[in-house]
Amino acid sequence: MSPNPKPPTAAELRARCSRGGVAIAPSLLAADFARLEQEIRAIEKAGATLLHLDIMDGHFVPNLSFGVPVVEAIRRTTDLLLDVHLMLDNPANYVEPFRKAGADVLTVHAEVLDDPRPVLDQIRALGAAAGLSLNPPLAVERIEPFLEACDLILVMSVMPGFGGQSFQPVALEKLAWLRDHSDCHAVLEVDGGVNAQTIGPCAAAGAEWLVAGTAVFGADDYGPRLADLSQSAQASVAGAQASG
Ligand SMILES: O=C(CO)[C@@H](O)[C@H](O)COP(=O)(O)O
Repeated sequence: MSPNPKPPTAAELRARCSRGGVAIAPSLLAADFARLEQEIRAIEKAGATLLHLDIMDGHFVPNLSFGVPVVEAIRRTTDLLLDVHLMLDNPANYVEPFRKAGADVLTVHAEVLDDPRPVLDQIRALGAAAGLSLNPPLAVERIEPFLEACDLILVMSVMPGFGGQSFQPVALEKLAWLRDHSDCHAVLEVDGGVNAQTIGPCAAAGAEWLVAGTAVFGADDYGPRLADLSQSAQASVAGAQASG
């Protein structure tokens, strides 16, 4: 990897990963960690275009997941876009190691940054796309001053830390607000409780990348599950566009 490649724009992220306006982002947290390489091969074969990787510090969220060496090993295993979600109190300390490990998108949390612009700029300077995330309790207006510094915005529809939680509909209002905001050109992503029932409303509200852990890795066959989720999301986008 060259030291400072140009970071991908939101349009380039869409061109690389979205199909029919959407992409399913399988969350590796729900994979079988004892069979990680086989799980990644299976998800590639199923047609995924990206992988969502949750990095937890046990402080910002009450759980631990995996760190830089595991991301580096995943990078050696796949060419899929690596969408790395930093659930960390001090993301500025970690963006460089995760970028060096192969992250393509690095997302930090608005809750831990009074002004996220320096770290978003740092991510872009490292050649990755810059993402900003907000948890369900944070008002979306809080990130309004930073919209133009973001290549991706990750709207959490659960409190982060664990897979398998129920979708919180407050995410839908935030997605629609972001979709309709003239300063927002970022890819809109939603994460938590996304499944066959909730994916349609998310896509209709503007979510383009839909993170799904349990709904993907809980399936017997990932190919049909990814296709079904993607089809539901695309149908909702088409329906929302047709109704104006
Ligand atoms: O960030 C997180 C959890 O903190 C998510 O990425 C989950 O991994 C999604 O899991 P499901 O809700 O789809 O099971």
